[in-house]
Amino acid sequence: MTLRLAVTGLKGQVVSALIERAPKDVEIIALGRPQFDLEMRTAVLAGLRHARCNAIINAAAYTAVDKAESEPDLAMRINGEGAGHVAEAAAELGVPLLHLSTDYVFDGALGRPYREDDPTGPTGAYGRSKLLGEEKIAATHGDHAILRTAWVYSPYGANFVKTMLRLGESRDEISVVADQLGNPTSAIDIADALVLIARRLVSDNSTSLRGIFHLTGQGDASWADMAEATFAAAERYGRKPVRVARITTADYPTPARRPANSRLDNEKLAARYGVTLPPWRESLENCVARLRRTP
Ligand SMILES: NC(=O)C1=CN([C@@H]2O[C@H](COP(=O)(O)OP(=O)(O)OC[C@H]3O[C@@H](n4cnc5c(N)ncnc54)[C@H](OP(=O)(O)O)[C@@H]3O)[C@@H](O)[C@H]2O)C=CC1
Ligand SMILES: Cc1cn([C@H]2C[C@H](O)[C@@H](COP(=O)(O)OP(=O)(O)O[C@H]3O[C@@H](C)C(=O)[C@@H](O)[C@H]3O)O2)c(=O)[nH]c1=O
Ligand SMILES: [Mg+2]
Repeated sequence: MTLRLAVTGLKGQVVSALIERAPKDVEIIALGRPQFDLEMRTAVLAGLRHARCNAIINAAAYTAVDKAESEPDLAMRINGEGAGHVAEAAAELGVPLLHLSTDYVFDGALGRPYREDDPTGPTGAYGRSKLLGEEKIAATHGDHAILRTAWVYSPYGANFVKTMLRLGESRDEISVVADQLGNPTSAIDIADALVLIARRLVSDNSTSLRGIFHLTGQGDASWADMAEATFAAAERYGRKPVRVARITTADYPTPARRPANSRLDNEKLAARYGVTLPPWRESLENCVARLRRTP
């Protein structure tokens, strides 16, 4: 049987990766603006009804972390209320909802990787809006898997790896914060995991497959580590060397405060689903290789 997955967003990193990676028996129905806007409850309900899907993946979001500080209400409407509208549709249609959330729901003060049931405490408007989305979903539709991922990069959309490669074209050295720790995660790897998780949710109604799960690349990094690995890989594909100056958060002021430690423990996903993503350096190498092949 063909699995029909309705995905929110048209050009985002995760939706693009899903379109690329979907196996033959999986159909991706991408829904996005202007026709399908998460802010518009009736459009969300109508669009998802029309999709005739077996499961819904909510991959659209307001993702501009710094900008969210100056338009927090918009972030709340899209990431909070909007996620609630998608959950309402999933409940009405009786299909499982896979929802992407973020490491930025945590404050970053913990001295170990965060587990799913550790207390949240977002430090910025984006994180608060994503936390509201989680809460709306949990309150609206029990048949859900909330996948918290982090530091997403890919050949698609806008992300840190592409920013580094762009900046590196005109500079020999780039200053990058070395005191924020997290887990770089490839959107391609997320897409593969989402397809697997969707199949399980559709065919197995066990409660152990429902709830919140952490889904990130294996291994920890600072943003400076990630930048160094990006430039090292780019050099192997013929680019000039770029040095990374390791700086502190205090040296790089931004509108949003970001968690110092937002590493996520993936043990629950491994135990319940048997899913583990590849080590981040391997997937990053693949991404840089692809970016270097395209002009
Ligand atoms: N990027 C990251 O580092 C991380 C992302 N996540 C989460 O993963 C998910 C996927 O992220 P990613 O693929 O990187 O996101 P992107 O920023 O690449 O894409 C976001 C998508 O959402 C769409 N969108 C934004 N607002 C609306 C709206 N009101 N109605 C409909 N569509 C809208 C955008 O469409 P348009 O083209 O119209 O703007 C775009 O297609 C999100 O939930 C995000 O919060 C979690 C952790 C890290
Ligand atoms: C561009 C740049 C950034 N930085 C710092 C700023 C910041 O602390 C860190 C990352 O910056 P970015 O703005 O690229 O990343 P940011 O927008 O914080 O990325 C986040 O996006 C949202 C959507 C998420 O959900 C998170 O998991 C995370 O991926 O690197 C430097 O130190 N030097 C630089 O040249
Ligand atoms: Mg950003």
